[in-house]
Amino acid sequence: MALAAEVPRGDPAAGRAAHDRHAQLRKPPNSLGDLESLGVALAASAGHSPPPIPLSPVVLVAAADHGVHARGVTPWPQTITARMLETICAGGATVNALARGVGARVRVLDVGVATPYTVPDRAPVAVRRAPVRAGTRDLSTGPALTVGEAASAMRAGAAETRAALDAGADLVVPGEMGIANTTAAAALIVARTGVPAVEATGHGTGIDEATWRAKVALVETAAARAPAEPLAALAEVGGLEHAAMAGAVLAAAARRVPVVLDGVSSLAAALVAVDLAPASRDHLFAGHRPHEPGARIVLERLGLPSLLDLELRLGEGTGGVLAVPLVQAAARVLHEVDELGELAPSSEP
Ligand SMILES: O=C(O)c1ccc[n+]([C@@H]2O[C@H](COP(=O)([O-])O)[C@@H](O)[C@H]2O)c1
Ligand SMILES: Cc1cc2nc[nH]c2cc1C
Repeated sequence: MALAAEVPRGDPAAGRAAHDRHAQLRKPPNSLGDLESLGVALAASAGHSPPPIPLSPVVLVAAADHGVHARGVTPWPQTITARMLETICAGGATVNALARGVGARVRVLDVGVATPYTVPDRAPVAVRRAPVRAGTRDLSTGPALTVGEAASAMRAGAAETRAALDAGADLVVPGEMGIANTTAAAALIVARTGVPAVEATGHGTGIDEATWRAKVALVETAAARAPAEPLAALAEVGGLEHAAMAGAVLAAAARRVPVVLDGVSSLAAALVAVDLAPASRDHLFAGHRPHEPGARIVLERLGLPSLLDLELRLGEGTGGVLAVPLVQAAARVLHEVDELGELAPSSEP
């Protein structure tokens, strides 16, 4: 896939330069702990030290529905996807509140919402309508998508991301809205990592134990069908929003723009992106450590340290948005802190 070929590796020399610079700043060595590692990773991603301070973050919320909803894997009606899309466009969802707090723009991309919705022309947040189909097919009975459909949704996510970057965005948070998508995310994670479904399947928005056991069995069976090729696996058990977020990851990584991940669905999408383009790993940052068990498996697999640990399980991009100030801080330190100069400790006691 052409998108994947465009992703450059991070530059270890830029990372080393940031590492060395931290040692020269007016503070004890390593005193900023994980923030220093974050600054090093940002420099490697950018290919430059100090890395740019990302002052124009964007959260791209990909929305879509899931045929597996018919299996009772979530307590919420499918129409909630459309209602929440309307809420996000009206500015009243959690992601809007958190985005306002950090000065992030919100963009909404419909890649397959099954229920009609209305967004007024003058809504605070516009929706870009690029539906591939009205939700996936039921992944428990056969392929959720054709490979062509998955590729279309991925291209739509990439195109929307490029549009955001062309408009000045310099950090991307892939977010999503899709009732039942924790089932697809778990199936994708099981398919790509080989972990048992019982370890990767969570309770999503809140299900009882009997429903959870049925969800685990369904995830196990579906993931076993998934082919080895990443896009084909995504088509077999994933969702349209997962494909769109994978496209967003690749499009941002291709321009060395940091991607701050959110919950289990964005992490499942990132796993596919890294399988398609291993270099994209060098531009990924985990905003937080989500509550969902599958998310934690992906963090481990990708070797991504999480910036926050708040037991979040909302999605929409919220956990990525919350971490934006930390990313800005890590870059800012490398730009603005004075050098040690005459404060350098002497080698004599
Ligand atoms: O981000 C997460 O880790 C997360 C965990 C649980 C639920 N969600 C959100 O809730 C919806 C999916 O939950 P469910 O139970 O319907 O599969 C979807 O809209 C996600 O944005 C998100
Ligand atoms: C109300 C609601 C809001 C959400 N935001 C992301 N997923 C969601 C799921 C529900 C049910």
